[in-house]
Amino acid sequence: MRYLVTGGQMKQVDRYTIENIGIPSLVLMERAALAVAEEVMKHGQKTDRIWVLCGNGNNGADGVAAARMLHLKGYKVFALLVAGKEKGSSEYLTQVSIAEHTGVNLAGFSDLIPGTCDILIDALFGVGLDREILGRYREILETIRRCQPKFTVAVDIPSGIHSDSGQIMGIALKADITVTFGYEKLGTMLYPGKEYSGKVLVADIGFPGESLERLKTEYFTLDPEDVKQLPKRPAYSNKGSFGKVLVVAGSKNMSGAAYLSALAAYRTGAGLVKIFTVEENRTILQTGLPEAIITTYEAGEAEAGTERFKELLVKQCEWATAIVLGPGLGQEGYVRNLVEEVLANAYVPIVLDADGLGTIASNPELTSYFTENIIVTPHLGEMARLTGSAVETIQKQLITTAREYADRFGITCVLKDAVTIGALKDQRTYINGSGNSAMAKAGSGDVLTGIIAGLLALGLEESDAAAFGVWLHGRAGDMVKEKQGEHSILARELTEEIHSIR
Ligand SMILES: NC(=O)C1=CN([C@@H]2O[C@H](COP(=O)(O)OP(=O)(O)OC[C@H]3O[C@@H](n4cnc5c(N)ncnc54)[C@H](O)[C@@H]3O)[C@@H](O)[C@H]2O)[C@@H](O)CC1
Ligand SMILES: [K+]
Repeated sequence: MRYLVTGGQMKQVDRYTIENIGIPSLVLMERAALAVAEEVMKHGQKTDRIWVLCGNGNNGADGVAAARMLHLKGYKVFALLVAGKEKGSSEYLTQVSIAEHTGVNLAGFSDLIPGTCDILIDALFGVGLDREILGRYREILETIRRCQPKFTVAVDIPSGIHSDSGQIMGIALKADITVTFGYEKLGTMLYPGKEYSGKVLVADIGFPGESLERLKTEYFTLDPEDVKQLPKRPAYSNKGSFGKVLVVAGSKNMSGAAYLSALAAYRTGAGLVKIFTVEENRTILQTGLPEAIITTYEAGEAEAGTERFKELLVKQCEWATAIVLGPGLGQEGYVRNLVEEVLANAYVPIVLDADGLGTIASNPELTSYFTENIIVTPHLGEMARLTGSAVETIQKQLITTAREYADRFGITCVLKDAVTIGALKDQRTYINGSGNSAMAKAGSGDVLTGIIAGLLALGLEESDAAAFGVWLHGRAGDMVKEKQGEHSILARELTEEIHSIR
């Protein structure tokens, strides 16, 4: 698990380290600049023309220091000091003075433009960017973009990307590599910032762990080594040891969603999976997934809410360790009854998705059944219906939207987008870094519900099941993409990679 920070949190880490621990700001900066210079040396030649675009804050100061290091190593480097000294931070003024004493080429912007640049070090704005870039700074960034540097290294975060939201503050510079300090910022994990950041390298510049721990940061991501935290299968066990997943899914002519969800639950490790669906799906599901138990109902009895239907449903809910509710249920009249009965009668974790969420959106009174063991997994369109906000608005504030919805009901909310957010009921917020656009395909979400339910069945609590489930799902997608490229992935193939990750 890796913590992520907002710009504000990063500043607090800086301040605490400097003021309470006593590591001088310039010492941190020296290590930061060295990390940048080393990265540039890995990618550049001494004959390359290197420009360092420097603002007059501490991000610019990092840039001036990196320029000095490269200069002393014999690189052809120009530090472009585009902001006046008057409002410069004290570290900036110190770095400029050191640079003057060491003979670094210091240039004003107009001294070099038009010119050519092989490598650009972008140190105009870091986490201090707090408003739209306008006027002269905008012109500077536009001009730099026109110079088309062959390789760009961003210092801490690409200039123009907001460190909390990943949004472009008017204009931003795209980097091939971002060397960030201490902890990765939310802004390089979230689109469009993620795309602008290129490869993100986190440099350890000496912040002690307590500088972050005391903030109780709630943002985190998972990496491949974290898979070790998933429960192992004990040798002395039987199928009952691994939990039972009930998949309440599928409708007439819609059996695929139930199949994918059930298959994914099995592949993730559930001991038993039962599909509760309409009678019409019995044969096809029994043939497609003979490992699953199939129990069926008639749409008519569900619609009428007969005693037999209720009893049958209550029995299924009692049987289950975890429930998937919603994939492929459709929008027939009986679906509301079905969703209500499951929500009212289940005392185990429920992963609520797709038509289950659609039912909630059309019948908001059903949220009165929400308890802390509910995990909702909406995509942006579903979230828009649930909250009444526009998709475009949600997209710009994924974390806030997911967090607000989760907190409103005390549940876990997995908001699915290119970067999926898990607003966990334990107040942590998971930002997913696995997965790729090839997974934006029919059935992919059904697989995710099955994976999360499979993890719940293995005994993970809701927050961990949601975070690990999203990560595993994306990781499986990355592995399928590696094997067969990005166009031909089928949702069921995601389930075939789960074994190689775990
Ligand atoms: N000792 C420290 O504090 C360390 C700081 N570090 C660097 O310091 C950076 C943060 O430095 P600062 O807090 O000085 O801030 P920045 O250098 O990111 O920004 C400088 C100033 O630009 C101004 N500004 C913001 N948005 C603007 C806009 N749209 N148009 C024009 N001006 C704008 C703000 O007043 C801000 O203070 C980090 O990103 C990192 O690179 C690192 O050297 C690590 C150590
Ligand atoms: K920068």
